[in-house]
Amino acid sequence: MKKLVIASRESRLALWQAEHVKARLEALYPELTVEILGMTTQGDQILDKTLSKIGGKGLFVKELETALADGRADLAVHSIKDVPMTLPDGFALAAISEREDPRDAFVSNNYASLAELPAGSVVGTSSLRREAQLRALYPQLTVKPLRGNVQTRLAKLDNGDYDAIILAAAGLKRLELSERIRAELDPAESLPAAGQGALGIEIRADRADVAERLAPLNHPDTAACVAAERSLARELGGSCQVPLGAYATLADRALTLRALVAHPDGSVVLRAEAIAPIEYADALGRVVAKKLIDQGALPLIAAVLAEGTR
Ligand SMILES: NCc1[nH]cc(CCC(=O)O)c1CC(=O)O
Repeated sequence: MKKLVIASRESRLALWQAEHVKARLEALYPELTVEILGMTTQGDQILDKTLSKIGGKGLFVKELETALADGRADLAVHSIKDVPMTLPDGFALAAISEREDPRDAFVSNNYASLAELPAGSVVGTSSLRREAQLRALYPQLTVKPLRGNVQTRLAKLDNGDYDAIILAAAGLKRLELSERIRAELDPAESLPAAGQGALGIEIRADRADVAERLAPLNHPDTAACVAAERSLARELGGSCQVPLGAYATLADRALTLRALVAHPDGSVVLRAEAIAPIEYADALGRVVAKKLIDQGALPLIAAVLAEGTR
């Protein structure tokens, strides 16, 4: 092997992430040439609808998988948050990188925190997960859809279309936009999405040669947390058309997984958590999913999906 080609979306954040992986591979393997193949995905082109209405996560991933399938690229770098819980046959995750800040961030030009926003303030997010948690805690605020890449969203805030917006802290930090963060939302206030802040490196399942090169990029502690979060989300149908939060932390080789399923209007928020040894990440996800199911998560999810298609 002389060269590795990385498939990436072309947003600044995606390219930062691909460059980050490229730099790490070049440091590990000075003899290899590493190139980035930038691609536009369906998810990048459809900007006028909320993601949940157009079918969600897979839209950012499919074109990159096609490049892996036909050999134009050897690996694809994704925000693992955007990767469907079950990969299509023939693909595999070769590495999960060390997690950046997993929290959601409050961004505003006029206010320092959610609590400071006067009643009726307009908060931008198109994430049903963020919307549900906002509405549950701050029913006096108005949630307005907000799409586009990180720069586009910040520009819409700066235009005055919103009083504040919620974004992943990880994206802002990677793009050196940390100064835009006015407050980090505690996970108790806004439980992050499964995988938020971590990168997933996808390959064709038959590329053992590439898997071997990528093994040092896997961060086992992050991979265990993300495995628990994704196991839970998979168990509940893995849809981003339903508000779903899943966040695992690790202390003394024990994983704590906290999760929630909610109605987008914030009227119902089901929560569950459990602790297990790090070796049992997948089982932990199933256990916490079961606790949510015992509280009625499945009929709630069915009702939210039915309302979404109306
Ligand atoms: N849904 C888009 C997306 N995918 C990954 C990130 C941020 C970085 C990450 O979570 O790794 C974002 C932006 C956001 O949610 O604000």
